[in-house]
Amino acid sequence: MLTLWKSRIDEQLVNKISQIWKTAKINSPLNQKSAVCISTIDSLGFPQARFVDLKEIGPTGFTFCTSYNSDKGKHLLKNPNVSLVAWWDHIGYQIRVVGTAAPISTKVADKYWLTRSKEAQVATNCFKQSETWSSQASMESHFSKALTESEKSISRPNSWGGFTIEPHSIEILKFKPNRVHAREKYFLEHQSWKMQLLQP
Ligand SMILES: Cc1cc2nc3c(=O)[nH]c(=O)nc-3n(C[C@H](O)[C@H](O)[C@H](O)COP(=O)(O)O)c2cc1C
Repeated sequence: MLTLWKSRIDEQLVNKISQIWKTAKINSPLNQKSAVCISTIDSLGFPQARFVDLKEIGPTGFTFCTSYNSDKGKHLLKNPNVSLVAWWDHIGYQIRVVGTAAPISTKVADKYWLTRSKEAQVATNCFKQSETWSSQASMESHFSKALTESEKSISRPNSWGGFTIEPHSIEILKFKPNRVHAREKYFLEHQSWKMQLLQP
């Protein structure tokens, strides 16, 4: 019970970040409006960064979806330490999160699977994310064939799901043109969230 409580983000902080994210999406000039960069640690101890679609910000953390057999999936199942960063240029906010990733439940994975386009579902099923392939052209034809032959309803493979990043610290930076950026760092101390202002 205590562990569950400890891992929940302060409600006001969730609301603050959710509000920033909502504003960022409304005015976004980007095609992929929810893209955030996550870094995992590979087997040699190097950070590996790539973009994913942020699905949700809630009291337990920041959720994204992926294949558990991808490089990032394997990294996180072995070492759950992870960071996330977002930069929303048009509103001047950077969000940085450091935490641990926990796989989402199959029920939640099913919910997100149903929101995916048919193409995304077919691509997940006909490829093994992060594994090698011989040529782009044969990859395209393999995909076209799989799409043509696909059933109307495609069920979620067990290897596809997602992770919720449970934060240990969160920094909200409001960019200032004079470089006196407003940096609020939130962190867990004695089971409650504290905030410190950092120099720019
Ligand atoms: C804007 C954007 C959004 C992406 N969203 C996702 C995503 O939500 N999930 C995912 O698995 N890959 C996503 N990708 C692809 C990843 O960046 C990455 O190439 C892929 O997941 C394989 O990474 P890995 O080999 O490190 O596991 C996205 C790429 C871009 C450019």
